[in-house]
Amino acid sequence: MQPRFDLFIWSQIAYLRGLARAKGGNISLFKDNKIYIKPSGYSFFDVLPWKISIMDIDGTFKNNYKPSSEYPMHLEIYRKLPFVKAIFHTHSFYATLFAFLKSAIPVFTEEARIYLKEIPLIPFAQPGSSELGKRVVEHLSNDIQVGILENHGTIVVGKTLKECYYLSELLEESAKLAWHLKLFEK
Ligand SMILES: C[C@H](O)[C@@H](O)[C@@H](O)C(=O)COP(=O)(O)O
Repeated sequence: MQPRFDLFIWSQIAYLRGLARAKGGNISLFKDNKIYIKPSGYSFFDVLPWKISIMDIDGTFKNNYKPSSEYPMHLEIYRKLPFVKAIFHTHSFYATLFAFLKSAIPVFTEEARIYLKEIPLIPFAQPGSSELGKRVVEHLSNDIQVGILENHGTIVVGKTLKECYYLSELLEESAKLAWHLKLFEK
């Protein structure tokens, strides 16, 4: 599939399914040595095929749409984790709740145990910094592909945008379940 179309489709789905709201979060795809990334200040819903920023892996870009302010984090992840070809960063509600509680999200369901294994809390670094990317790289791997960014939101990496989407959905579902179970704790 054309990378621009791929990014458009999965951004739309994430927005319409409520994983991304307002102008929060960003999404990117690494294909043929180019990074296709949401433009800064746009919502996932507005990632139209012709509004996508394209960057080289060295961070240079020349297009009409300024890349997401989180491009240093995306670059750092693609450089250091070569299996990663797609990235989702959202502020999905329940996962972000845990990010502000500064608590890793416990994993309960068999599905989450199989596909997520664990959901680490990644210590705070300034949004928009490559330091944030470095923290992500220290916590994610081929095995653990999702995490929550302290005081910020979620981070999910994968081989395709489709994979990132399903992992993001499962991450949010796990956070929602953990939150509701917490309410029953004595
Ligand atoms: C400070 C921003 O909200 C930050 O969290 C960023 O990650 C974000 O969600 C949207 O920024 P861009 O529109 O520049 O991708």
